[in-house]
Amino acid sequence: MNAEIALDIQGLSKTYRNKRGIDDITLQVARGDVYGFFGPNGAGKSTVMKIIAGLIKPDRGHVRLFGHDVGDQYELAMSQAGVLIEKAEAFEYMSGRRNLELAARLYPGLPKTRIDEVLELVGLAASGREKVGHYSLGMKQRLGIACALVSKPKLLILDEPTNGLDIESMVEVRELIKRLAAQERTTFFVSSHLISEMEMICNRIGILHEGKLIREGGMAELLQESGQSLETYFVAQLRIEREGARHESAAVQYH
Ligand SMILES: Nc1ncnc2c1ncn2[C@@H]1O[C@H](COP(=O)(O)OP(=O)(O)OP(=O)(O)O)[C@@H](O)[C@H]1O
Repeated sequence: MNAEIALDIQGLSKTYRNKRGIDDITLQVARGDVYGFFGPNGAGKSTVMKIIAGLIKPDRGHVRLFGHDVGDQYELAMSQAGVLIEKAEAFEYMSGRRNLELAARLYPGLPKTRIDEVLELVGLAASGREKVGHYSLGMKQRLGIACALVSKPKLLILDEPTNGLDIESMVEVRELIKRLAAQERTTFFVSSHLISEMEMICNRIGILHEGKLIREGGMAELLQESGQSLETYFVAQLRIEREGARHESAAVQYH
């Protein structure tokens, strides 16, 4: 077991009844990485995220968090991870602080000061006593991240954390991720369908297309390879994939 590997995904596959899903995903996230899990809508990001969080089971493969298998050591595996899948849900009639206190009850050993610390970290110190119902979407999303952060996890798994947010709120969430990576040395596994966003916050990226991981690498390396923007690079990769698939199906027809 390598202690420096926060998230280890090996040969992960899941096929839904409609034949869609994910196929043989293998990737690793090292401690300190902000890893961007990029793919267009329907590529399979949420499926992978849900398997990591133990919400659905894979057909094959396994996920380890800090060396512990999510399948058979779930609590140990999750003890050092915080997860936010899609939209953050909170009790709207309670204050942000109260919501955080409820989340903190799951971790009896936490010092009382952690609530203030986390409110400060996500920029909600001044509005912690306001009802969540009065929060903007960006504030609600930051509260969701705060709840995932309250146990001081070493790894945060965020599925499309900026989805549905306006530009100002997107910037807030992005800045928060960058701040946490720098200040708390939190490792991130973040999914998004916006490549420009990945470019701004991640040091590594995995590109998912129709359930398959088609490319993985350091952001600087991919940017250098692409010569221009990641967007141009991604479109070129997709064309290569589609060409490959066309040749394969032509070969099958020929034989
Ligand atoms: N419960 C399900 N039953 C059947 N098909 C599903 C189910 N969940 C997802 N799919 C299909 O599997 C594929 C991958 O979906 P998934 O939600 O993982 O993709 P995604 O990359 O997260 O996309 P999005 O950004 O749109 O959420 C899609 O084609 C989707 O329609």
